[in-house]
Amino acid sequence: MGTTLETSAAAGAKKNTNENPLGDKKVTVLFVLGGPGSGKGTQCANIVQHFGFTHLSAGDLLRAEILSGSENGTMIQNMIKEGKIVPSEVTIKLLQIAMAENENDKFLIDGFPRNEENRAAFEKVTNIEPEFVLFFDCSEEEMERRLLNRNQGREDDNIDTIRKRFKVFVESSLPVIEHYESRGKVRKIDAGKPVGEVFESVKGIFSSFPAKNTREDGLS
Ligand SMILES: Nc1ncnc2c1ncn2[C@@H]1O[C@H](COP(=O)(O)OP(=O)(O)OP(=O)(O)O)[C@@H](O)[C@H]1O
Ligand SMILES: O=c1ccn([C@@H]2O[C@H](COP(=O)(O)O)[C@@H](O)[C@H]2O)c(=O)[nH]1
Repeated sequence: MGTTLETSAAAGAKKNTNENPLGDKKVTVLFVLGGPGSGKGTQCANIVQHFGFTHLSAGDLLRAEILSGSENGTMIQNMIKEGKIVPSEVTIKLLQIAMAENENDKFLIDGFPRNEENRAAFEKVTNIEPEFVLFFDCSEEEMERRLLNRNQGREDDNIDTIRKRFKVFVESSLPVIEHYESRGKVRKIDAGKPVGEVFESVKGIFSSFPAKNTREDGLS
């Protein structure tokens, strides 16, 4: 089954058709949103270890697409340098393929949807509604401090791009959170606290999901 999906996904991406790479696969999706540097990736890693989700960072998928030499690579790189939002069809196709190629059926989609157009396009193309939306709420002051100390060599972790990313978050991404808030789907977390304390709040929200055996991974 993995091979069939992979082949169909790769072919769909190449032809850029409207084919749905997920086919009949049923998935549980949670969106993980919050400002740049609010700690989404850090907490997703904990959730993966603890609750068995697969983490799909939209930003990581786009960065991998740049490195793959894809025809969209230069466009994506320029958008990221400016903190702008990559066209929905590009990001959605990458997310669909990643979900189709993975055997898991529970996904944390981190950093997407970034604007209302992303959100509406994802729902229309995939017919997937998130179970809920984790919102990591953090002050700009703290996020800026974290990003400037991140040291991962990211081209967008410089003060000019960081300020642009904050503006895009407020103007384009907060309306997505408001959309889901009005539907009772937002689980807001105070992300300004230390990592361990933030994860304690996350665990409370995941209480309805079965925990993996955590004795080996050191998490309790
Ligand atoms: N609660 C926390 N307290 C202090 N530092 C943190 C906390 N959470 C994450 N960090 C650190 O802040 C930086 C940004 O965290 P992370 O990459 O998880 O954020 P993000 O929301 O995924 O960012 P982006 O949207 O830019 O990818 C990292 O260096 C991480 O180690
Ligand atoms: O859905 C998405 C996700 C990301 N981008 C672009 O990538 C950068 C970095 O994203 P991170 O989530 O911080 O890794 C972001 O500023 C956008 O330029 C996107 O366009 N669409």
